[in-house]
Amino acid sequence: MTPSARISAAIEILDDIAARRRPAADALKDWGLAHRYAGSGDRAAIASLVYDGLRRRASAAWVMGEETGRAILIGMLRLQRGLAEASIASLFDGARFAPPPLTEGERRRLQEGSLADAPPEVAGDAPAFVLSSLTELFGDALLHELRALGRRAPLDIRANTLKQSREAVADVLADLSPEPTPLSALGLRLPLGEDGRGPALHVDPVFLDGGFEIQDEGSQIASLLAGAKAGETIVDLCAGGGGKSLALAALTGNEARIVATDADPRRLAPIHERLRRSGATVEVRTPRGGKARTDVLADLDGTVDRVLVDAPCTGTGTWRRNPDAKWRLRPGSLSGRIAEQAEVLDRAARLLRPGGTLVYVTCSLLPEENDAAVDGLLRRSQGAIQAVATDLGSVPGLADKVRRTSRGIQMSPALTGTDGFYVATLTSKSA
Ligand SMILES: C[S@@+](CC[C@H](N)C(=O)[O-])C[C@H]1O[C@@H](n2cnc3c(N)ncnc32)[C@H](O)[C@@H]1O
Repeated sequence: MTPSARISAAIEILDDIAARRRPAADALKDWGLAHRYAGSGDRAAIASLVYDGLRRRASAAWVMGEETGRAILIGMLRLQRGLAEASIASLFDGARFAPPPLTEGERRRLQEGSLADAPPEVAGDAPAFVLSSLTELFGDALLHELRALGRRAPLDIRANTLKQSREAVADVLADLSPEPTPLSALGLRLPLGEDGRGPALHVDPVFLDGGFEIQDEGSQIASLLAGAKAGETIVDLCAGGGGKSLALAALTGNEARIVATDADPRRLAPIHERLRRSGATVEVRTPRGGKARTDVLADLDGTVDRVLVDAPCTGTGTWRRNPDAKWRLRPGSLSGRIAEQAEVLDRAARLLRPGGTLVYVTCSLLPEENDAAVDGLLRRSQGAIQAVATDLGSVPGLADKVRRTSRGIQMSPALTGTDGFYVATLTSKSA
């Protein structure tokens, strides 16, 4: 496909996403099924155009004065990809499969349109209803932070030190030009192609042999900050596909008893294959029996040294990776996540032995899901649980970069170059 034909496809898909209010991944998949002639390079380039369009949906529409797929794509090429009017015009040339030529009005918008008078939710491309929460966190740095959240995420991997050192993984992946991640001592960052596509790591022999995992540096740092130690009993209460369980097993050299579970058996399912690959020793407890299921952790109540709660959240910290999610976020989903967070925190607290540690993690930037969730647990525990400072010593350089909040620490793309992770540490009162 020509670059212009890819743009026509991206416009069609953006219109489909808006008209049917459907997830971008579904719209891209359907387009691919209906256009089987498009090769993998075409699909990747089209997906990249669509996701960049979603990253700049509000600001591009503001500059172009319209909210159509076409206007968003044109505005994005200017704002996100920095193309000059002439280059955009050469792509919109009206040839076969290309979008129709730029109109006079569109040319004028490209020359004169500006974000100077745009409100922050438009200039920063964020849903308006979370703006006051984000301002509470970021203050004057709001726009700078939102802009960083609108850029593409890097591709990070974590060396699985149960099998290979970071240096050894860097050596075998040398042709992909990996660089050490700035903060995590376990991570490598791989450059992306111009279309935003990374190398096909899932089929790399080193990956298949468990030498590394694909994991954002922020998630690696959250695992390091969990403070897991050999000999401890550790519960990963919201283990999902096991990203952090695997990291904890590697960090303790397989010398801790790690119990992983998740309320959703489907989310947990991939962990088995990942454990086989990585050589990590983790006890997986899968809830069974639908709604009437029994508590798979009941025998551990009051005995656990450390509980990691990688809580369900709105994922506002991962907008770089998933720009679609920001426009799909609704007040109702935020309140739903807040209720779930209270539930998992209460469950985690019951697991702790006296003097045990609870590490609360989200990939959200909203104080309602972070400090306020911790405050809620402290209140409900009536003094049985206390907040302590998170020890940042395991990540040299982190202390100078993170934002400290009243109960924890906050990472963000602008501050730490990672996804927006929040980490707080709590302890249960000693007997
Ligand atoms: C952020 S994801 C976990 C990601 C995972 N820890 C990782 O590193 O790959 C949050 C998980 O919490 C789970 N969850 C939601 N409510 C829960 C509950 N009450 N108890 C346990 N897990 C829950 C969700 O199913 C989801 O898999």
